[in-house]
Amino acid sequence: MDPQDAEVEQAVSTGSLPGRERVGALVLDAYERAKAATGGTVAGYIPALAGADPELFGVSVAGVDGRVHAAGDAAVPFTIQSVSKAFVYALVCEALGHRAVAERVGVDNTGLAFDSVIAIELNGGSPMNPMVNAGAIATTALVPGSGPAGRWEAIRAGLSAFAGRPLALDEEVYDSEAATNRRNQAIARLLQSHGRLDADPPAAVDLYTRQCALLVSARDLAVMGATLADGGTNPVTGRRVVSPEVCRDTLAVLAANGMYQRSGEWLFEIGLPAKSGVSGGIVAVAPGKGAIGTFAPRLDAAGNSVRGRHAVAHLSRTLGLNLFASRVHAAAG
Ligand SMILES: NC(=O)CC[C@H](N)C(=O)O
Repeated sequence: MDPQDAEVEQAVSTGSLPGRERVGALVLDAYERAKAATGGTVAGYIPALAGADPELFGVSVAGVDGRVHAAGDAAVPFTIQSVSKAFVYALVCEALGHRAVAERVGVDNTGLAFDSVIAIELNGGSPMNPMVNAGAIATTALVPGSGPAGRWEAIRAGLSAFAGRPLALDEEVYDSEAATNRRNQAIARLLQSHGRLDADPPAAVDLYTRQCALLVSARDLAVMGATLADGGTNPVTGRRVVSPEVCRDTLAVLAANGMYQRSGEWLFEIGLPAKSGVSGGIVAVAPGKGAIGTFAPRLDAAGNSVRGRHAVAHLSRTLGLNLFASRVHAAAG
């Protein structure tokens, strides 16, 4: 066996990432290979996102030891969009507990697109899970705080604690989505009509639209994910954000729903809980080891970043992160 493969094999069996140099080389390798993927299209339904540079591409890995690796455009800011759903869900679980949020929002996949209306009707008014728009709006409506400003501050401060630095709002993207998000407005009204929304629908959608417009980088996503991998303590700042139980619950929900109707295929091929967003971000988490953050705006039909998927697949394989694999596998199959 190649000595470098032996190092990864050794790391996998001890439940950690390989050494710094090896991880750095594999991040660069994943970046170079995934850059060759040119499929997919930039999301156009939010006007301010339609003009994103399709060539941007960044990859980052953060370990639970606090080491962060990056390649390409890993420091370029973009709006977090649906990746926020994972972290707002964790904050709400921390505040309200395992049972209350599961009963209110659910944990099962819809098998339908992230902005599906019919999924609500087919399921008796249930928002189904916190990773689709209906469930995310219902989850955001549960964020505690005094008034809209207090709840917004709780979300901004909570996501900043995950990232380990203060996150700012992209006013242009927020304004653009707030002016055009009639479908999300309709979803919130529909949930209300079924008695499944704990807030005024326009207020809940406004808060959700704001959380989606927070600016992050691929590096931030890696650190945010590594906080979930580390049982809720940010490995860079050393600050506790949520409990280990909340991380466990959040990662289970990500595994089932984080990549929408493609979550099963993603788990089958890549084997990690992950969350994607329509601006092109992906966070993938290896519990107890670390996380991968990627950014590349071109998306597949389900709304998942094409280059991001390639990069995460490669890193999952070469770092031996697949949760279902008992040893490192060189290729799919
Ligand atoms: N998939 C996504 O990233 C969707 C987020 C976006 N803000 C929306 O609600 O449509």
